[in-house]
Amino acid sequence: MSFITVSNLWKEYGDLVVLENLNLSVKQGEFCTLVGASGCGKSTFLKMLLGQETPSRGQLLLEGEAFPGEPDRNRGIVFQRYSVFPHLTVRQNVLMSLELEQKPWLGKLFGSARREALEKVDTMLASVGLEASATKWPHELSGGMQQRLAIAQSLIMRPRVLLLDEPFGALDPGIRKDMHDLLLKLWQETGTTIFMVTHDLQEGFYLGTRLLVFDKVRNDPHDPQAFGASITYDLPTGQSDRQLMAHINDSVSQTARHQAA
Ligand SMILES: Nc1ncnc2c1ncn2[C@@H]1O[C@H](COP(=O)(O)OP(=O)(O)OP(=O)(O)O)[C@@H](O)[C@H]1O
Repeated sequence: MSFITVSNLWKEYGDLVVLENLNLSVKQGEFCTLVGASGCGKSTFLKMLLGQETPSRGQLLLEGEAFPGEPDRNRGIVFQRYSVFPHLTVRQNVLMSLELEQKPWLGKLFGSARREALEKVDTMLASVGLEASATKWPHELSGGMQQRLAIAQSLIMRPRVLLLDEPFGALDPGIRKDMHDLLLKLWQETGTTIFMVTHDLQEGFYLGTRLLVFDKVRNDPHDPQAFGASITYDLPTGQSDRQLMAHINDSVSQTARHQAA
């Protein structure tokens, strides 16, 4: 059965058509990577999955039911930067997620509930390789460590859907490779369904189970806002067809040039 169903989905901001007629069926536990030119609506699509934006038309279903209209614990998100609290230590950052979930008004856990929560936090920190940095402040961490912390913060909530918006975009290539290994390990351990935006086509082809290309098939040079992007390719990952990759690259670059014009 389809876990997430997207049917005839459109998103418009006034006269600007961002996404048009998206159709997609995703099974539980799939790992979709999203690529496409800047401004093609990839982040907007993630925001709709998160419940931060509503579709202009069409349907977005989770197990056959309309997606909850506001972010909830079913869905976690990690951005490229700045998603951790600078005034909390590594451990407190992850604990905070659990405290806000369990005590939304007070924001604090006490006694045995706190001890149990801290045990979960320490297991999570070990899982992302941050156990030795538990008492550090975010500014004392490298970019890769900060992203591991952001991932830990999201995963501690056991979200059914994890949304990643260019999570490794600001990292050096060597660190990115380590992050790929870590993400694949966490995905296999948790079985969560992942949608990850990347600007790196190679990364999109390497990670996960499925590559979705967001691109514009129509472009009116006199009215660049008139047409939105749709999903032009939906491919299993692990492809090594160089010609196909070059074609996708050309098409996305051409759209990027139109967007910039
Ligand atoms: N709240 C908003 N109001 C108006 N326009 C918006 C809003 N949010 C996004 N847009 C516009 O929607 C379009 C798609 O933006 P989005 O950030 O989803 O693209 P993207 O593919 O994720 O780009 P990038 O790869 O650069 O992050 C852009 O033209 C953007 O300016």
